[in-house]
Amino acid sequence: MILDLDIGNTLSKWRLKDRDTSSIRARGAMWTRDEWRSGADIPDLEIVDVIRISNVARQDVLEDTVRLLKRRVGAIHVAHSTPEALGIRNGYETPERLGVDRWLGVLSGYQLTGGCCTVDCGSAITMDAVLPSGQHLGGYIIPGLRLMKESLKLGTRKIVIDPEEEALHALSPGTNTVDAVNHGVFMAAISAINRLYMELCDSQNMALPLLITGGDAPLISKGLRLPHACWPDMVYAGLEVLFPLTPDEKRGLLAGMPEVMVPADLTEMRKALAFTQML
Ligand SMILES: Nc1ncnc2c1ncn2[C@@H]1O[C@H](COP(=O)(O)OP(=O)(O)O)[C@@H](O)[C@H]1O
Ligand SMILES: CC(C)(COP(=O)(O)O)[C@@H](O)C(=O)NCCC(=O)O
Ligand SMILES: [K+]
Repeated sequence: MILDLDIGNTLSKWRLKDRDTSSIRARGAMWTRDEWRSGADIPDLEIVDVIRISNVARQDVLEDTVRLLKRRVGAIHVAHSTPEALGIRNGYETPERLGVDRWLGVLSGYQLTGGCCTVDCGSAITMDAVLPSGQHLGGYIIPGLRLMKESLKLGTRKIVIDPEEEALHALSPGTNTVDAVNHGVFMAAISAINRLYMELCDSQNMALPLLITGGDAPLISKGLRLPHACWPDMVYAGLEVLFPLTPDEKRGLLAGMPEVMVPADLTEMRKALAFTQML
């Protein structure tokens, strides 16, 4: 069995993948600040023979995790951002500094689409672009929904993330503090993604497919009017392309690959952008 780990700043996600059939056997998550050994929601390591890791949390979290797992598991592959991989050139001045979750999203997104814009809605919301030539352009980082709310320090930090069914109404003016904050933050995130994406497509003179992932992706997806595809396993898929282990992975079949959608029309996007820029 393969254990894949995606250690984000908020949550450490794990999944168990069958090495022969490529089926996902189990999934879970725990708070990144918690110790790996505590709590009930950890995978059964007895059945794990290889581990692949994406980590953007503190280095000591990774070291602790690897030390603990090494005693039990033979092979551990830790992903790193590099200047080049699989025909993609990292656009960062110092490529190693690009968050590895972003790099993995770019690798899997490119494999799926041959050039795209990737958005990861987690603790931070990140956007990256990779062109059909394989050139990664770099991207943008803004605070995620939860961080934006917490930064207001209005005693709203206990407010739960909007339940999904409310997302469609989440752009109306709030008539109480909770709604004003939730709707404002939601609007800020959606507007930023819209604008950055359209600016990117405009400047590159091409409509890139838009892929989104991360804990808040289902919510953001409901507010985004642009054609896009959600890919919950996009970071895991980056681990699959970087360290292919199963027969399917070796053939380029990645877990949970969405259908590639047709991006918005570039002319229409330019009209929308011109309107935004006038204001
Ligand atoms: N049940 C949940 N528990 C924690 N965070 C959640 C939950 N549902 C949605 N979220 C949102 O998802 C974010 C974490 O998403 P994730 O992509 O795992 O982040 P990261 O990779 O930064 O740890 C939180 O900041 C929060 O806004
Ligand atoms: C931007 C991030 C904090 C996002 O992390 P996440 O929200 O997924 O926990 C992470 O990708 C990171 O630490 N990046 C390093 C800095 C950079 O990418 O420029
Ligand atoms: K993120």
